[in-house]
Amino acid sequence: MKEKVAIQGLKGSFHQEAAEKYFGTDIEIVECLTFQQLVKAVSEGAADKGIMAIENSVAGSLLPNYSLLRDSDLQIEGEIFLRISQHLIALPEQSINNIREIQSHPMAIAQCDKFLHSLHDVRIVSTDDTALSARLISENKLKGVAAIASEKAAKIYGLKPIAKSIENNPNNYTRFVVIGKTQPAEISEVANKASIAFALQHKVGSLQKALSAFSRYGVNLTLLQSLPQVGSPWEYYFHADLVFRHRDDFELAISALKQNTSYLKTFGIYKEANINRNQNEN
Ligand SMILES: O=C(O)C(=O)C[C@]1(C(=O)O)C=C[C@@H](O)C=C1
Repeated sequence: MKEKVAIQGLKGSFHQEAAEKYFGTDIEIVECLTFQQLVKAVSEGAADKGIMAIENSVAGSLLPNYSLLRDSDLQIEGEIFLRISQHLIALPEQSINNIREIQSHPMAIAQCDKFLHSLHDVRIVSTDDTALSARLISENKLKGVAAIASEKAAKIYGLKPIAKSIENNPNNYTRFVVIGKTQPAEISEVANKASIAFALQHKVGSLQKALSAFSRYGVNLTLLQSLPQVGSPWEYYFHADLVFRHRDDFELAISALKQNTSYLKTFGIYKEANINRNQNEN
């Protein structure tokens, strides 16, 4: 039986591309319109695994996804980077001069805001997904409307690119995490990266002490993201990604960190992906 992989969005979305790059094309895609539905699909067994965008090199982090992971029992078992090339796509007879409305996922809109600011009299509309925007234009034959989406979405939904590679910077990458209910044993043998969240007491130097636990054991911090603790104004969760050489170094750093934290959760220990060569190709 094919592995069921939940994605946020429809076929033709960047999540589908990431899922196929990580698992190969012989999978069953479970389309979820929201990230909440994606977490539910994996938690309740409607899908075996999920692929979730977590940060983008131009537009920044998808902040609500950190909280979704923190509140779930799911494990991160891998990651994948995808080069994101955004195109403005519309019905075949349209040109940029006809366009009065542009629809897309908010992260895609943020990645292209320089291009969008250069346009006049165009309404920008946020939708759930790049591919959904393309499908709606195609199904409803919407003239004067374009979507920001991939070349693949243009092909699937019979649309034409009217402006190509409109992202602010060509170094536009999205990092996706691979989530599941349990951590596969074979992954922990090759693991050199972990995603954690911690909270600290409001004391002078507590963040500095926490960070020094990492440097003491040669653990490299590749991400530090603070998020509000809802219900405790001005208190924060710190989400961190850590890269280590030996599992023992990570364990020692975590033991040292624990001495100062009021909350600590490990989301998963997995193999770091290379931005050009992804995990399964290593
Ligand atoms: O709308 C899509 O195609 C998605 O897969 C979503 C998403 C995101 O959530 O960041 C994924 C990658 C791109 O950075 C833009 C949008």
